[in-house]
Amino acid sequence: MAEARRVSFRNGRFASRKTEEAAWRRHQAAAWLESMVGPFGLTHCPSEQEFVAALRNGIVLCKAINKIQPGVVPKVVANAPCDSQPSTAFQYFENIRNFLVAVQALKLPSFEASDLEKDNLDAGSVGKIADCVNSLKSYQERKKCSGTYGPVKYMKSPLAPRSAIHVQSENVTLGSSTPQKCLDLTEIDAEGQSSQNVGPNMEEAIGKLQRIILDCMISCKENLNQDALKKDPVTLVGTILSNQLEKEQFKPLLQLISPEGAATKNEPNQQIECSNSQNENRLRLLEAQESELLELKTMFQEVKVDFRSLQTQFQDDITELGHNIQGISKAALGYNQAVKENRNLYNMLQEVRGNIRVFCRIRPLMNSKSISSIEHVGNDGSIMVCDPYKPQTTRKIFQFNQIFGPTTTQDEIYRETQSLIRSVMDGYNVCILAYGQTGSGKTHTMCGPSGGLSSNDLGINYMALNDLFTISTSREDVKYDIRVQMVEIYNEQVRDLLSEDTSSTKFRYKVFKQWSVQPSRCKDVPSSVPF
Ligand SMILES: Nc1ncnc2c1ncn2[C@@H]1O[C@H](COP(=O)(O)OP(=O)(O)OP(=O)(O)O)[C@@H](O)[C@H]1O
Repeated sequence: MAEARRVSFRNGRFASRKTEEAAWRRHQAAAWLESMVGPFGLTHCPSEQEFVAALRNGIVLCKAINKIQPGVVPKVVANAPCDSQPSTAFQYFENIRNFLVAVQALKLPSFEASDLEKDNLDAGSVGKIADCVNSLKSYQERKKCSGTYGPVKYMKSPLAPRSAIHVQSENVTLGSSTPQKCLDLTEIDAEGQSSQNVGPNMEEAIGKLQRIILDCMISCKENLNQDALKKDPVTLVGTILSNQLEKEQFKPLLQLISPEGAATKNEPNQQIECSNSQNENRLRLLEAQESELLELKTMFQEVKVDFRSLQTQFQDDITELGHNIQGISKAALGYNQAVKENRNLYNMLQEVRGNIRVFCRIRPLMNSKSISSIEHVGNDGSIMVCDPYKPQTTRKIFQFNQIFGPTTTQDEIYRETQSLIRSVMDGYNVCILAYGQTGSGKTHTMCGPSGGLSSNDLGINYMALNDLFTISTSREDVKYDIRVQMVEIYNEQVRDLLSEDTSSTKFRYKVFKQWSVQPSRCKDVPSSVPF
């Protein structure tokens, strides 16, 4: 995330610098064109659109190149006066075409005519136009400096794409002398003013110089002694000139040739200023890149340190996690052993309590006029019954594991049975059997008075199934499969109570050794949802 932000920031800065650089090139080109042809309606810092729109008719470009190389574009189609017919786009295109021919003849970077016609400008084409104009500027400066139309080194932005500069020929080379060292004697008249006419002035100045030296030598020859004549010619001329040039009539000449003189100051200094400003721009660019590099280096170091600290932290966490897992696995092992022991103890207890337990539930009297046959219920599970009409002869005592009175609830009955349900889940076989004569309350106890429709008075069957599902859900390490069969045995007929086909619900039961109903005829219903 941080890296992406850094890359985006860097790209943003680079793009912004590139835009500034392009704007600077346009500004240079526009300023130079204005200096050549006068104001032509362009702002100081023109946008790409403004720049191209101002040059689109080619008039400014043709005028500028004609100033440098008079007559190189012989016919320039100018803006038509208001009252006459306006010039066509084709005529303007002629201007551009002629200008480009002239530029190519000068072996300067060029651009495509279509670059000026595009509605959707791209930075590359506008940059090419600006580069072309700036190369003309350099050419003109060069020409001013050397007084010739020699080869030129044109300006190019360091950020401009290489393709934007269209080098016409390998022959384009640097001049042998640098502009700063040139001494242009021809541009200064006697008052030290600049002149556009270079060639004739140069010849005139050399002629003057020759005449002066000649005059000096003639005037001095009488005064020369034999020692002076023995000197070499260069020293001799130097001596003569140093003596004579102090005189008043030679001062303009001294001013003319002196490196400190105004004549040598103006134009070369302009070139130096121009070159200095370019160098300053490049220096600023370099400094910016250098500071960006330093910034990147610092960021890289920070990321490296962060990465190392994260690596160490990660290793510590892994080690700690390993210790924790070891502890947990030990605890889990101990827990499993404890659970296993607990189950064994529990089932042993069930066996101690008796594998077969018989409970007696006394049904309440259905009729208030009825007389109870129960005479006594003991705390040890004994019960004494008799025929109320013949109590002396019919008294009998029975012994049970537990006796539940007529007011005992369904929950109290189930609580005594519940411990066996857990043994089922541990793999023990359990059977809960209700036995008694008709109307004694077997269905009431096993299914509940509502037959499972109400959750208030559920019988043992439903409550046992609920516990089976609860325990199977809580034991995640064991997968239980719970199935249900429900049959009725009546008058020696077995009826499958869960069969949907009522015609075939009855079948004769087959008694095996274990007293089980033949399973093939009975339907297993898989149960997956608790009641
Ligand atoms: N503990 C009890 N409390 C209240 N009513 C009871 C109780 N036990 C049985 N009854 C009632 O006695 C009647 C007969 O009970 P039930 O149908 O359960 O007997 P049964 O043994 O299933 O009879 P059968 O063998 O004929 O099916 C029912 O109306 C039932 O509501």
